[in-house]
Amino acid sequence: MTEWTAKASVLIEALPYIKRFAGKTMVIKYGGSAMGGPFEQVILDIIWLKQAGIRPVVVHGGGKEISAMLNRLQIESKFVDGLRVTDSETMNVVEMVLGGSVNKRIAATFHKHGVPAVGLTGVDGGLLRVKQKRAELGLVGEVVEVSHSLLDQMLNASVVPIIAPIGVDDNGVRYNVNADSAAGAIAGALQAEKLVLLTDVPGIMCETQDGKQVLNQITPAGIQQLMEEGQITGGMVPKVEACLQALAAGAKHVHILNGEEPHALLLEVFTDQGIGTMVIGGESA
Ligand SMILES: Nc1ncnc2c1ncn2[C@@H]1O[C@H](COP(=O)(O)OP(=O)(O)O)[C@@H](O)[C@H]1O
Ligand SMILES: CC(=O)N[C@@H](CCC(=O)OP(=O)(O)O)C(=O)O
Repeated sequence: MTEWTAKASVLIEALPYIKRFAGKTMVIKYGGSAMGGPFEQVILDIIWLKQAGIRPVVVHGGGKEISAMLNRLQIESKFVDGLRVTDSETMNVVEMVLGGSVNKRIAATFHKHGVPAVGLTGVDGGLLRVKQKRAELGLVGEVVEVSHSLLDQMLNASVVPIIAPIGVDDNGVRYNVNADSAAGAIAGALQAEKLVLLTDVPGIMCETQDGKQVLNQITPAGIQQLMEEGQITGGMVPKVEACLQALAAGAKHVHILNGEEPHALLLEVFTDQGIGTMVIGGESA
């Protein structure tokens, strides 16, 4: 195959996927851990999805940046089951970092490439209605409802929503929401075609006789087993929970990919190449 034919065949390979996904909604969760990788390339991949007629919704994290800022302010970071214990002082920093610098950095990169994108937190338009998750975690919210009419309007207006995972309760109190949980709830509420979690590992990994391996696919029972074996820990716990929640609520396909790998998102969506871990449940089971 000549170089030209190889290039053309990549475009041809993408054709059935472009046809299949045009008009469909995809929720892309961009984890703070992956943001150390090729940031602008990830945004360009999302722009590619949009130009192919897909309706992307971006939900972002920023846990590492929150921890760095807390560290600078000499406030200790404490996690329980992958969730940050959040007092009101910590909440101020969470809101500043997620709703401020991270959210606007993503919006500005879309703007740089001429794509309309609006950054918001889950407080805006009452998008993420939450309740306190567990008293010991302080101001950590669990999503009870996604009011997505504002998102629908943005998507219909061809605007990319960029969502920082902060929620609000009925008394107007703001809560820190794990970004995977927020993305899972949003993907479920929008009945998304795909939820893609971009992180800093190639997928769900497990220890086997042949060493550490990435699982191409995993079922809810498989997840349960790895949890019991203590093989899924830390930040991967809310991730798998979000995957299962999204599938149960009606999202069709859920994937965990390495966002530090150049163009992982494009490869997953537009090629036959299977990368990362696909969590199977719902329709895909
Ligand atoms: N079984 C597992 N497979 C892969 N990663 C795991 C697993 N168990 C725990 N992890 C940890 O989960 C981390 C990803 O979660 P996190 O750091 O919160 O990322 P993000 O910022 O993308 O949400 C990985 O870097 C890894 O250390
Ligand atoms: C409750 C809770 O843990 N909230 C997270 C929100 C950010 C997040 O989830 O960011 P990543 O996706 O980069 O991990 C936090 O404070 O770190």
